Amino acid sequence: MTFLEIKNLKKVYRAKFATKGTEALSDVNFSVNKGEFISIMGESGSGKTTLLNILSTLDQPTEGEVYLDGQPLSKIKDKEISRFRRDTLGFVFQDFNLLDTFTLKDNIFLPLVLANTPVEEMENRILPISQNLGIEKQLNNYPYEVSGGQKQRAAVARALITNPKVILADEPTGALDSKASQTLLETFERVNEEGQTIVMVTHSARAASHSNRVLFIRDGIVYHEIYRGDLSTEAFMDKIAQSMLVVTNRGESNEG
Ligand SMILES: Nc1ncnc2c1ncn2[C@@H]1O[C@H](COP(=O)(O)OP(=O)(O)OP(=O)(O)O)[C@@H](O)[C@H]1O
Repeated sequence: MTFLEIKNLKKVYRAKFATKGTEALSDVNFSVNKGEFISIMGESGSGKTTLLNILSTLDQPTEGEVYLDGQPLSKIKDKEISRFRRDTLGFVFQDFNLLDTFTLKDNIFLPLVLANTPVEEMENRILPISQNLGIEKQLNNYPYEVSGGQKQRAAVARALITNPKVILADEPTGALDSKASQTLLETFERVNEEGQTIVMVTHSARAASHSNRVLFIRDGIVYHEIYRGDLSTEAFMDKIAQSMLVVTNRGESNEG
């Protein structure tokens, strides 16, 4: 079932009074089914962050539309947008974005506090999530008192606690060592198996190998996609690496 639909998305960044802009996205089209875990890959400057910002309603496309559960995002009224973001989307960023003056618990509670959720409900929700992520013993610590991996898992807990329709992750393993990355990706796999839809931007073939499908963007379009199917993460990683190689070689021959 199509859950997220991206149609003819175009984004041109234009400075005030400039006649010519930068076309970050030309014509992006793809859809995501409920419960899918997809990765978006592409070289630096290929438009991944631009796409993610549009999916997160932080930016608007120049042309085209994004539909979430059939609802066109452009039709959401300005005064409803913060609420929509808070209730529907879960964000996980590379630099965690935790507040240093709050404990992990209070950081995780933040979106629920903003939504005026009763304390008892907040306590009920945090328990299974923090146990699932293995951070229940760190909840009363401050971010500077825990490891990078634990910080990132707290950031994932904060994204999950609102039961979002979709998790949007921008280079979530970018600041982690390989062991913490592996734990985070296994966490994503597990919450995905429990039904969570995830869209992740990454440079890493290893990170992408944990998803069900990888989309490659270049020159502002999705020009290639591969499915994991029954492949192991190792085998899928090889397939992704091969696709990246083909892409790079094609780039060189085009330019040469
Ligand atoms: N606010 C902006 N104003 C003008 N141009 C921009 C702006 N943001 C991005 N761009 C340009 O749009 C293109 C796509 O940028 P984007 O940040 O989406 O790429 P990316 O794939 O996320 O790159 P990276 O992997 O390096 O983060 C680039 O050419 C970039 O220079």
